[in-house]
Amino acid sequence: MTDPAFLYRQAHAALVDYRLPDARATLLSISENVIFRIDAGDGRRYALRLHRPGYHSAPEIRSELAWLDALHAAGMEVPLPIPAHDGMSLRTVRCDDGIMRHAVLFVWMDGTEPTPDIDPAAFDRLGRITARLHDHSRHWTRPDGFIRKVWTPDTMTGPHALWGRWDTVPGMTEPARSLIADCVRQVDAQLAGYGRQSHRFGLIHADLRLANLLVSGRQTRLIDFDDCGISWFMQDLAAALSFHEDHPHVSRWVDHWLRGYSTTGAVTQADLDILPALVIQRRIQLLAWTGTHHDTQQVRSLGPDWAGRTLGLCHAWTRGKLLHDIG
Ligand SMILES: Nc1ncnc2c1ncn2[C@@H]1O[C@H](COP(=O)(O)OP(=O)(O)OP(=O)(O)O)[C@@H](O)[C@H]1O
Ligand SMILES: N[C@@H](CCO)C(=O)O
Repeated sequence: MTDPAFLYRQAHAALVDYRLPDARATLLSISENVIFRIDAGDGRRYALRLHRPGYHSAPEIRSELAWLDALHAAGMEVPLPIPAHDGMSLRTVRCDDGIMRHAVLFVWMDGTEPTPDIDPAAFDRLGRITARLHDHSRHWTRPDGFIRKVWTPDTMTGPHALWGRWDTVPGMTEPARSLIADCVRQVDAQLAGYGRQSHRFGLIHADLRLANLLVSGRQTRLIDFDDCGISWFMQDLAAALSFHEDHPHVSRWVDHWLRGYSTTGAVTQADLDILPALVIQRRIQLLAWTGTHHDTQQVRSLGPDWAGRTLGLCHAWTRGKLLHDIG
């Protein structure tokens, strides 16, 4: 699956219908999906995304692309899908292992990922762009047949968790299972109280971290809508803290994000109150994800104590000590 020669063959198969002159593919990233940079002979540059098999259906990917088209038309800097000569942006190729794989070609966007180590105020930028995205989402009429994953306790940490089950993560002990189960129950109850009214719950990016921004001069570009779906708008703030929920600067990051968001968006006290529940839920979802991705470099880079620190966060949350000083 990760053999480069195999992936290059798939990339070239996906490019056939674009008739790009002398296209050269360069493998950039193997993560959830496989991303290639494509340099065409006429000097144009693209990003080709080969989807992991078995995660999104074709209608789900078409729905993501419809939102990207609409965001681009509204002036936001997001990856624009390129239609092939038949007018369709989604390609499906049969690979030489017999598996069908979806692929999409996007316009290339220049820029670098901001990191909080260089500038904690990067979260201000992230909050600002998230508010614009949410504003679009709230006013956009989704096309017929629009379908994306719905991110709720059921699909994040519950019986239908789409990224794996937290209770089967290697090394899980009985006390840890009991603590996390207690958190999951309480989060579910809090979110039921918060509710799913349309001003709180709608189409979001769902993985809006600094790693998914490309900054170039004054431009902030947003990438990786692969997990965009239906959830609480505040989930985009919880996801912004992904993997670093216990970083010593996390409250500052949140304050910066809120300051940026508030330039055009509105955050109520109820939104602030629900944030710790969303953050702990995201962390538990990520814990499950580390279980299904334990052999990846991304998970190894988290370090040996990351899972244990998740329990520290769960303890802090149950005592009302997680992000108690924000807002
Ligand atoms: N349209 C684009 N223009 C420029 N670079 C891009 C574009 N799309 C993706 N990239 C580059 O490829 C990298 C991986 O892309 P992306 O995050 O979409 O992949 P992914 O497999 O969904 O990864 P993740 O594990 O973060 O979900 C990005 O960090 C970025 O450097
Ligand atoms: N799907 C996510 C998991 C954590 O955000 C990723 O690609 O990194």
